[in-house]
Amino acid sequence: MSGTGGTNSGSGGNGPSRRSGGTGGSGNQAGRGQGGARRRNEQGRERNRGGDRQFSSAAPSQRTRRADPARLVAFEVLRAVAAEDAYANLVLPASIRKHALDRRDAGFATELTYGALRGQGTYDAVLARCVDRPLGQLDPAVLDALRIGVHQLLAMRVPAHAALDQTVGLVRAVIGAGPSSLVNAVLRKVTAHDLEGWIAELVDGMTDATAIAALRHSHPEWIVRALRQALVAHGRDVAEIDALLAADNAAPVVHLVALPGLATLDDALAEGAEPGRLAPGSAYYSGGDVSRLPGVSTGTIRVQDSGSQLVARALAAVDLGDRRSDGPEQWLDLCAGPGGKTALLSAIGQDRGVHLTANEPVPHRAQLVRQALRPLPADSWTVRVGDGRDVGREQPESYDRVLVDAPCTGLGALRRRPESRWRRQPSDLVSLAPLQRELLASALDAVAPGGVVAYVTCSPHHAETEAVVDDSLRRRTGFERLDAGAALDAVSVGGALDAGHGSSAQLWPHVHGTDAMYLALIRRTL
Ligand SMILES: C[S@@+](CC[C@H](N)C(=O)[O-])C[C@H]1O[C@@H](n2cnc3c(N)ncnc32)[C@H](O)[C@@H]1O
Repeated sequence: MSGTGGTNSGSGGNGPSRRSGGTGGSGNQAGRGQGGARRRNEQGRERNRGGDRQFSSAAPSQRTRRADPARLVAFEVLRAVAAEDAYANLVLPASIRKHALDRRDAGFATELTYGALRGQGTYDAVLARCVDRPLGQLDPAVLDALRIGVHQLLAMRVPAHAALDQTVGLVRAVIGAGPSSLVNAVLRKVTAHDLEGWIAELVDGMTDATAIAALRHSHPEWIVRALRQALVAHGRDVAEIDALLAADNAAPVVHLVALPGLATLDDALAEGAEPGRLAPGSAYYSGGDVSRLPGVSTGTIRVQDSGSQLVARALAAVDLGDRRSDGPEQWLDLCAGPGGKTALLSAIGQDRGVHLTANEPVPHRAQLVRQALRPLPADSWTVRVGDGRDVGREQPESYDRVLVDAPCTGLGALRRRPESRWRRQPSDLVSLAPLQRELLASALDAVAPGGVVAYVTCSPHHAETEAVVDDSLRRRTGFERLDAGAALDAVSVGGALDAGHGSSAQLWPHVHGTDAMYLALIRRTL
């Protein structure tokens, strides 16, 4: 499992470390020593492991009673995720602000938070060997603190004594003195092995490849099974599963897109962004706070995964040679919130005089769509707040291009949503299936003769991709599937994405460095 926590929220920084010594806490805490500096680097990692297996001789009760703010942030976020069903990527920035972390500590807190959440499966297996009772019998807050401790010990370059002292200090400060001895004793046991050593011990005697991969890469077994099936279904080697799962545990690089006709990436490139290797007009940025880049605050440069950019561009680029009408094209984005693909589509459509209708049923998400569209001329788009399932009946055969970016499990974007792999259940597939079919049916009703529908998910799961498209077309005549892989190639920078040929295309984190976006293109012929 990778030790990268990573962030799209842009922590990092280039200035000198502003603190030294201490017990591994963050710099805005009093009581730092001066010598033996242990600093957080630009990614927020603590370094200088000198004496890393030396533990404090002080009893837990005599050690620090203060919680290091960076670790406190990680703890707060893990608690909110577990107890309030919160999303880490939403809670984390607020907690970082609340505790006024500087860039380095924010980077440390981000890595700790995301790493502890992603690694939870492996870490709980380690903890189960070190705790003298079932983990379910521990106070959930203590368990979260232990996970934070394990991630520091096994996957971050935090000296062991600092990881121990600071985690025990956190527990004393925010949970109470009682559990600190237990946490101290358990984390000492964890230091018996490094991560590889623990994994070797845990998988010893196991024979089931799915279970081993799940444990090694900290994924639920049902997701490993589904991803293996998806690889095979798309003609890839099942042995890629390890690379795919490992990619889910790595921090995604921030991808940017300059909205065509409204911005260029020149300033971002001057600030250290690299030209995107897959999508035209895109860039990769790992230089920290992306909001300080010109264009990002005005919305003409947007953070958007290259996979999302490519599927939107592929839909816009399909040749509509059989289109019946002569006027400007009408486009529909049926599931638009929060508006990432909507903004790109609208920008692409400007020089063709396109009018885009963006539909989203959730009012606050519809508002985000309006914000995303703000840089585009107001008479070139409409936001419809409603159920996409009604559009086909209300406006049959009305649109030339329709995007169905369907609500899905998001199994292709696990690296961005660190807690979602534990929250998602196989039953989600069952409950999403009718909605996905009804939305695609509505889109097929709404598309005009000669027009095209793009069915997209950020999941490679068969049940929400191929199965939906096959079922939806089985009872219809007058539709044909286009070669989605060729359509992606046609809009990509190198022209050879290897996303599959035949009826559908699938992008992969471990191959393309994108979310696992699925694309099917369907043309109405009659
Ligand atoms: C995968 S997201 C779309 C992401 C978006 N296309 C983008 O690029 O930013 C799916 C969206 O579908 C919306 N949705 C859920 N139920 C819907 C329905 N019945 N009709 C239309 N949209 C729906 C969700 O609220 C969510 O905003």
